[in-house]
Amino acid sequence: MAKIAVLGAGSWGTALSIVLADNKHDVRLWTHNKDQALEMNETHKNEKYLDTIIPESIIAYNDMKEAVSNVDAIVIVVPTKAIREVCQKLTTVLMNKPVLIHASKGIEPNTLKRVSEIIDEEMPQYIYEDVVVLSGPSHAEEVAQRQPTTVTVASLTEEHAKYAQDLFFNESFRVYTSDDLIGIELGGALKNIIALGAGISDGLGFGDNAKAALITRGLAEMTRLGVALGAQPLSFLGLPGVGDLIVTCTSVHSRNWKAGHLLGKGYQLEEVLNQMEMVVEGVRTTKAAYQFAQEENVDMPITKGIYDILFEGKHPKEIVQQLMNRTKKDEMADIFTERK
Ligand SMILES: NC(=O)C1=CN([C@@H]2O[C@H](COP(=O)(O)OP(=O)(O)OC[C@H]3O[C@@H](n4cnc5c(N)ncnc54)[C@H](O)[C@@H]3O)[C@@H](O)[C@H]2O)C=CC1
Ligand SMILES: O=C(CO)COP(=O)(O)O
Repeated sequence: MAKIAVLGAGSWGTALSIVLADNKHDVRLWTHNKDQALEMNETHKNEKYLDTIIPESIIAYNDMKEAVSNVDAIVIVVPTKAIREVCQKLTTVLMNKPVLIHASKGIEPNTLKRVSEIIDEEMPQYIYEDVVVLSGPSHAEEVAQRQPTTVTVASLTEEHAKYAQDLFFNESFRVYTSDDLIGIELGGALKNIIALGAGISDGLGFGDNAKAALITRGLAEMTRLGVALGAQPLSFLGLPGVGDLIVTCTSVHSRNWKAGHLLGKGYQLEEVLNQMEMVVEGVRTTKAAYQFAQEENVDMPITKGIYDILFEGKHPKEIVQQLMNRTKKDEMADIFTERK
């Protein structure tokens, strides 16, 4: 069995630790919050983030050096905006050469980097083996209850994708492999924008027709941008694309959907983010995707509309009108190649 450190004890880090502990691995769950580590070790709960008992074999750590000592693999599961800081800390304490697996879903605004690119930038490559991404339709709340869940792991080397598949795979957590690191990272990040849109649509009082339209046309523009950035188009039809779009656009668990719902009800972005106790990745990723689309000259009307609501103070109803009144077109015209 492997020795694994999970960095980030929010809802997803805790749920993934449970999967690994169920598979009898030696799991060290690191948090930057000392009180939270004490609470988890004393009560075997992480109440702020997950309403589940944590297996006693999972040990929480506040000291990163201790947590990562002699581990075979490290799973990084902090919000995208914390990835740089965590990698910098990790670089100063890492003594062996583990495989890095990340499960964060975002793109960094301004630099427009995916998480694996940020890791590459912050950590010298000789101190870790490889980077694998884990992504797919997987709400932590359901994973922690061992409900059937499927995800995809991708890496540039098949060997390390298979290694991650073996670590996580069990009877309620089915893991597929892929060689499309770019597509799997982008799918998981970009769907959060559309989930915000689905929440806005529900908040405005629109029904299933509008949501189905957002999911389908959202998928088209996610794919368009992904292909422009080197992803394989078929990846967007897989679990980290369509699968994750369905789960986040239709589930009460989704923080992106919840934030969108409040925006649709008329709350301002700042008020919404103050109410949310957990990360809403779609906000920063909307900014990044909008910047990417401008740079790459890719048509992303839904993303632009959501950007305008979030950052330009536009009213959601105005954006709906704009989207519905775009120029008439063939549905499949330039599905992967459309440029403005
Ligand atoms: N919650 C879910 O169901 C899923 C979440 N994800 C992704 O996983 C990533 C993490 O999300 P969650 O665990 O849900 O977030 P969360 O909001 O539940 O928890 C985030 C955790 O990161 C910690 N953190 C924040 N800044 C930090 C820093 N600078 N250094 C160290 N720790 C820091 C927080 O204290 C907290 O424990 C996100 O990218 C999210 O999109 C992916 C799949 C499912
Ligand atoms: O990515 C997720 C499920 O696959 C979680 O989505 P939210 O961050 O919107 O809760």
